[in-house]
Amino acid sequence: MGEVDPAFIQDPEHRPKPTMTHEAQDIPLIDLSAAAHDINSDSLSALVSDIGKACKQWGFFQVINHGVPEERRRRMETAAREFFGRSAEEKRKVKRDAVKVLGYYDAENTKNVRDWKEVFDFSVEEPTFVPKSLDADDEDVIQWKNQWPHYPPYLREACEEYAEEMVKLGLKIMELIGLSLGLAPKRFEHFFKDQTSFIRLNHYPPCPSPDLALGVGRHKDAGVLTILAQDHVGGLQVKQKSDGQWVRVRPIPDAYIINVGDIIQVWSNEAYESVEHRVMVNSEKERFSIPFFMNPSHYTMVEPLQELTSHQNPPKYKPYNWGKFFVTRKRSNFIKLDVENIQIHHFKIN
Ligand SMILES: O=C(O)CCC(=O)C(=O)O
Ligand SMILES: [Fe+2]
Repeated sequence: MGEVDPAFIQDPEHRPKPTMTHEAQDIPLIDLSAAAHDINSDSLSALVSDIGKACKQWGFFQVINHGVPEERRRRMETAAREFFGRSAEEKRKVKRDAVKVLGYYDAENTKNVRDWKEVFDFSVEEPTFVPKSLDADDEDVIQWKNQWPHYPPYLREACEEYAEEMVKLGLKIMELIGLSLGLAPKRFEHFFKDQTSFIRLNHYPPCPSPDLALGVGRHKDAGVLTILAQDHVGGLQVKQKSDGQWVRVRPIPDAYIINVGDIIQVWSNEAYESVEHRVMVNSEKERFSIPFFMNPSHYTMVEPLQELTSHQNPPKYKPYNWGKFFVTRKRSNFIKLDVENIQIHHFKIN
């Protein structure tokens, strides 16, 4: 990537403002150690209450003492650096396309503006089952398969071991979120049988015009939950719910950044909301990050949970099929569209 192509340039109102720092406010930092021990302890109820508050006020928080072995994270991060350091020709050998949707890609759009990044996607379930077509009446299913590069040779194993850790942590956090909503601890678990979760390795190269382009344009995550490992460079910004200001997420070594996705917004009938975020780039430093997008099975009908709705609080969304939604999103990330991408508000009951 050399000079900035017009395809990368954000509309003026969406450009990052380098002078705006806003580092005073931080997203909450939560210690997960209590979740590793006694399930009925006082420390657990304090933890559940902190998680509930963070979900409500921010939709974003960081966690420490999360139980992910440091060695597995290091190996994953090193593999990602090595992979992106290979030649363009080598990386293109695992390039994704409209049929093989997993693998390497360097031309993703967010809201029809190109992101300053390259990515490598792999799914957690091998294979992952998704609907064959966008047609609501078509029940045919296809399989997505991972494309593993030859170099570095240990990348596949590093990815698979890392994915195991992400699934474990994801289920643990969903249990805590469930408890914070007054639900049974395992209430969410069945949604993740045949999950469509995937992990993305992100590389944001230095950008000559960080004032015009973004690593990822403003967006909300469509799935259930995102667990993000970011390096020491920083660049992630969250749109603060209280005043709409963009707030930087401070890099904390070995912490994970957790954010509520659109599906939790629907399941919780808007008790918790998914929050807009974006990634700034940097003219000197490259940056790496690794989000785990925790998604349910394709056959999940997403709708407000019965326990969280009532006469006084009727469902705010019509049920929608996650597989069809997901496949529609994936497709639109490839093609520049004239229309808005599929969004949960299309299912909103007014
Ligand atoms: O790289 C980051 O910090 C966040 C990336 C992100 O928001 C995404 O890929 O959805
Ligand atoms: Fe995101």
